[in-house]
Amino acid sequence: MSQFTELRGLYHLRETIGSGGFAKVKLAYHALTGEKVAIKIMDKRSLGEDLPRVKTEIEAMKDLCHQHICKLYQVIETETKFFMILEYCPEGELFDYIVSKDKLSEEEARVFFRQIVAAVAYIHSQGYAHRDLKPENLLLDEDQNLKLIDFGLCAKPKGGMDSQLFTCCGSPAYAAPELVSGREYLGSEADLWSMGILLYALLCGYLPFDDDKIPSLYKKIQSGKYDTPSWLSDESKSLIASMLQVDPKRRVTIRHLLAHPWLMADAQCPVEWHSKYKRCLDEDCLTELAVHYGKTKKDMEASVSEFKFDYLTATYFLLLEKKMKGRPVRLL
Ligand SMILES: CN(C)C[C@H]1CC[C@H](N2C(=O)N(C)Cc3cnc4ccc(-c5cc(Cl)c(O)c(Cl)c5)nc4c32)CC1
Repeated sequence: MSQFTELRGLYHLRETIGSGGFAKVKLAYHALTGEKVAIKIMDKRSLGEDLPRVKTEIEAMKDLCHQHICKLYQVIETETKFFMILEYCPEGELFDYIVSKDKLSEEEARVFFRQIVAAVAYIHSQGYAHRDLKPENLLLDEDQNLKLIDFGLCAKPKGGMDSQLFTCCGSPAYAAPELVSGREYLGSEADLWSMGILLYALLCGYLPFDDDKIPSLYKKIQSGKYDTPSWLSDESKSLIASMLQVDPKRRVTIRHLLAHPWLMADAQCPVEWHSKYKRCLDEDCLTELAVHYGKTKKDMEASVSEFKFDYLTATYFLLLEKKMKGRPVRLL
C-alpha cells in the first residue's frame, strides 16, 4: 500500500471502497481514536475542469454539520492532491439498497424520506441548494441512517435562497422542468422536484421520467406526465404529484413537507430537521484533548473552535462521534 506521506501516523490506510468519477475513496482508521473514516483522494492533475467542483464541495461541507449529511472531518491539500477525510458509511449507496429490494414499502420509504427532508431543510436553511439529489448521493451508515454526499454541484446563491440560478447541472432524470428548459430557477424549487423523483424511485423502484435519448427525456420531464403504478396509495400519489409540479410556483415547499400527513403517518410528529450538533463544544471531548496534548482546557477550547479542518478538527469530531455512539471518550 503506497502510504501517502501526508497521512503517515495520522491515518492507517486500508483498501479502496469505491470510486466516483475523478476520485478514489479508501477506508482508513484515524490513529488517535481508532475510528473508521473514508478518505476521498483526488489528483489535481486529472481533475481538469472539475477542480472548481472540489473546492465547492469542500467549502460547502465545512459549513454543513448535520446528522443526515456525511461529515467532513479534515482536508489535506498538497501541490498534487486533495484528501477529504469523511464520515464512513459502511452500507454504501441508497441506490444499491433500492435495487436489492426492488422497491421499498411505504413504511420503509417514509423512514428514509423523513431523513432526506430533514437534510434538505437543513442545507436550505444554511443557504445551500444541493442540485444533485439522487439515491447514488445518499449513503447508509452502520445504523441504516442516510447521509447526503457529493456537494460538488451545490450552490450558495449570493443573494440567498430566493435569488435565481442559471447553471444547468445535476443528473438529467432528476432535473426539474425549469432547469432542463434552460430558464433561470430557484435552487430550493429544483431540489424539491428531485426529491419527488427520489420518492417515486423509493416507492416504485424505477424512474417516473426515463428515456435513452436526452432530448426525449427532457420532453417527458417538461410534460410532467408520468404513470403511477396501482400499488401506490392515494396519499403517496398526491404527495408525489405535489412535488412533481411542472410549474415551480405550484410545487410544494420544504416547509409544507415537514408536517405533511404522509410524512407524519407513522410518527405523528413533524420532521425534526435541526442539526443535533450543538454550537458549543463538548466538555468531555475538550477535557480528553487537553489531557492528551498537555494544554489547559481554555487553550484547547480556543484551538478547537478555530475549526481549521486539520487533524485536531478531525480528532474532536471523531471523539464526539464516539461519545454519541456510547463509546468511551478516550484517545489511544
Ligand atoms: C458514484 N458515487 C457518486 C461516488 C461513490 C464513491 C464511493 C462511496 N462509498 C461507497 O461506494 N462504498 C461502498 C463505501 C463508502 C463508505 N463510506 C463513504 C463515505 C463517504 C463517501 C463519499 C464519497 C464521495 Cl465521492 C463524496 O463526494 C463524499 Cl462527500 C463522500 N463515500 C463512501 C463510500 C459512495 C459514493
